[in-house]
Amino acid sequence: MGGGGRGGRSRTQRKHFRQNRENVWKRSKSDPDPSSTENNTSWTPFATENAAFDFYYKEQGIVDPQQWEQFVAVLRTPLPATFRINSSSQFSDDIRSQLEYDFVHSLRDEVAEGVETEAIRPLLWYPGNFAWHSNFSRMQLRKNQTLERFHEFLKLENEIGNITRQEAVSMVPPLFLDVHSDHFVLDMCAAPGSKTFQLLEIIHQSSKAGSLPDGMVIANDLDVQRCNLLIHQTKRMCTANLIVTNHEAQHFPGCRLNRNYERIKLDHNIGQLLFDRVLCDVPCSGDGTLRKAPDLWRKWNTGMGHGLHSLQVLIAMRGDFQFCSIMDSLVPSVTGLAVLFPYMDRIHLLKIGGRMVYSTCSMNPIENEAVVAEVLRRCGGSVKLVDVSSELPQLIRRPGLKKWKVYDKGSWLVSYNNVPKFRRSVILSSMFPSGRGHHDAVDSSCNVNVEEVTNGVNGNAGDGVQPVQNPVISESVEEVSDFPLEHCMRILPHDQNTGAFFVAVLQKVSPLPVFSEKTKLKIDEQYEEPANQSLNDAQVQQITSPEYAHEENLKEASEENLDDNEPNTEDMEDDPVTCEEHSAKETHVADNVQNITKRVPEKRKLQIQGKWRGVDPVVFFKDETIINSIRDFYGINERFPFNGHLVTRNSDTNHVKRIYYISKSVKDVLELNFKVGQQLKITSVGLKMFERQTAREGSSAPCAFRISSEGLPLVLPYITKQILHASPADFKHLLQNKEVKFEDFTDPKFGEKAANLLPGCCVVILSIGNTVAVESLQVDESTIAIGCWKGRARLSVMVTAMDCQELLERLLIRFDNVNASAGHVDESSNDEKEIQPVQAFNGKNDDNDGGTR
Ligand SMILES: C[S@@+](CC[C@H](N)C(=O)[O-])C[C@H]1O[C@@H](n2cnc3c(N)ncnc32)[C@H](O)[C@@H]1O
Repeated sequence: MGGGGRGGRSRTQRKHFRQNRENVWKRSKSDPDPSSTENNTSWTPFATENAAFDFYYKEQGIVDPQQWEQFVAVLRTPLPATFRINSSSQFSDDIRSQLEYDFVHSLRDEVAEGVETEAIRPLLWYPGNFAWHSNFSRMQLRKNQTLERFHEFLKLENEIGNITRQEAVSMVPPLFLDVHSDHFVLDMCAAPGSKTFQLLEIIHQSSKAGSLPDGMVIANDLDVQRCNLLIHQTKRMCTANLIVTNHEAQHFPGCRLNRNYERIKLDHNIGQLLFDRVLCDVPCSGDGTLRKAPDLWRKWNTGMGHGLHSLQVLIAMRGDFQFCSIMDSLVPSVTGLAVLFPYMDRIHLLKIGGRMVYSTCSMNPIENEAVVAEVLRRCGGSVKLVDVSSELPQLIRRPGLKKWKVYDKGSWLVSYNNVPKFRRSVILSSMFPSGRGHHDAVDSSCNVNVEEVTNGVNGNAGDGVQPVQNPVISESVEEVSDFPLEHCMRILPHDQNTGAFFVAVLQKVSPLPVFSEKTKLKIDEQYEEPANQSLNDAQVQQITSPEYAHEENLKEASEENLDDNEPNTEDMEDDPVTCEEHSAKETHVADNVQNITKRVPEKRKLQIQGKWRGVDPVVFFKDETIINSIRDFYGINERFPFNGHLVTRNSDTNHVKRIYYISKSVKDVLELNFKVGQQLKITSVGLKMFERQTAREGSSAPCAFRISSEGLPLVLPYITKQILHASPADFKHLLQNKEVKFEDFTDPKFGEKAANLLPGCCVVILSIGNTVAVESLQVDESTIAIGCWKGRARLSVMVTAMDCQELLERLLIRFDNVNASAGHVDESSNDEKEIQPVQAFNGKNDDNDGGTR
């Protein structure tokens, strides 16, 4: 659901929240056995009544009256759990099909033995059938003993990054973004990151193992704790093409090079952050998630939607386009951007031709169609609503509404003209289908009747305030939007047994019209940011801050963010990626940053020196001595570029513990970010590639850095030294025992070769076949490799226990297959053969250092 996330809750509140949530779904005696696969929807929960909800949505006409009963019946039953199997090319076909086999059969065999009904089936509309729909709710999966093994299987695969549990409808927005592997994508409200994960999968889908796609994703979220959740989630993807930022989306920095800035030829001519695709999965009232968050039934009221509307407009406007001061427009940038775009085009975040998807998990037209209509209105034809009815034809969706009403203080309002003056700070003209303000609304003398409306619901007006004493004047003619809002998509629970979602696809088709400052102010005058975005307070929101979002991008590196967005470092300390080496923090800035300082305008200096408080600096790692020692030790081929691709989070290069690898696209963005005074507040970037390691035995290794499990798949095709090829028996031996003495390996030659390696990190590749490992074995997509540590007397695995377990399970079947076709080894290969891209085993979480400390 949307809103402020968990950040504001105390521990007691959270406990209460959890208990409450579990009670709501507690089974009554008359409920059928939840392990029954026959009909999931027959498990009826209680406490799912909210008459105000029924009253509101019936009147809004979101479903035909004859379908109402079916709609609410489904909405009041628990949501079946749905899953996605990672579809990025990091998973070879045989691993994927085995996963699918395990996934489907562990559930079918365990639960549905002899039952005809399918316990799990593919979601037919999801490309490649990578998504699955189960017949069990999340709670059932967690609590039902019959499902225990399957649940364990899911937890393990989820932790590894192979399978993600995600609501079916939540998977929809990224699919309509039409992302290509070379796209720059911005996910504006990204935490906890399920859609970011999908976007990364798409970006990585067609890239060959050992290479990186040209595109990248910036995943942003306002809530720093949720950002950490996102970092944890996306870590499972092992990507070098992701930057995680922590900004208010409506103020997301444009990173535009100052027009006076010395023109520097950047690759790709990046002179400003521009995106091919923007996902605006905005905070919302979340009533589309009622099936999985039943506590919302108690809380729901119409004020929730009202309180979020203006924030949603501001976020969508930032993603899609942004007005700039006319003065700024008159002076074109001298950067590459000016070459790409005409002067007057001031779109900041979306390229011409770029797509933006706006989505919510709410059914409320005030948060959906009204927001989209306002965006279109502001764009004056430069942005169009895309008809995507031919895309994903198997996904059942309904057209967006063209007309709706606004409910406030016990009255239905059909036009802004009816809004009493004292409510005009809360009920905005853009909430109505025409979007007309009180200046340009139709003459209120025509078609007006006086109507007092009460919803008759437990004396509650449904918007969190008491019904007004005085009748409200309402026009009788409902407004109808001029925009083709039928192109928006409404996904409703009873159509395909899902949650509810709203999705609109927008495309920028031409440069935006230039607005004068006066016009802009007139348009924006009622758009003020809610000071408090908490859902609980939505109905009593205070609007205190002046409209400033549209000016924000003109400001220099947003000093205000230094105060507003100070992260909670306590939370960040849990995550080594975000809080590396806090002790050494910001004692001095790295060379590259200092160089930049000399070149940027004076007023950016404060920002650069202080940077973002509580966030480790991002520093390009250029220490030649260390880089050369790593290259030499592992024999890393020159074809694998290091220059400009290595970063650390510590400006003191003598104390660097982790070195991250970044794609070229991320490198370009970081370079731009330095040039504009580090406007981006980066909480996480890059793929952990090398980590400082000292041997437990006290002996020092020639190279101080080991290869991390996350980074191994990428660099493996380029490594020429410190490699061992193990027979399945020895590979299994290693995984099972974690540490094996050289003389204890089944194959004595293998033990000998291991003993002859230089002390330190090495890579062990599983040889296909059960014969003695052949050093020159040709590696291919299905090759599996793990990082190990060569000590004085033994080899130690540097993969977590969980990863070992997962790999062992996966390999059991493979070992069986290998036994069946014994001797199937390509012995024709020779030592000179160039190493081919490899599917290395991806131990994503290698905080466990195996046998080393
Ligand atoms: C609907 S959730 C996003 C879910 C996410 N896209 C996913 O698929 O996992 C909305 C998110 O917006 C964040 N948020 C709220 N206000 C924001 C703002 N002004 N700027 C950026 N993010 C915001 C919340 O912290 C929350 O994580």
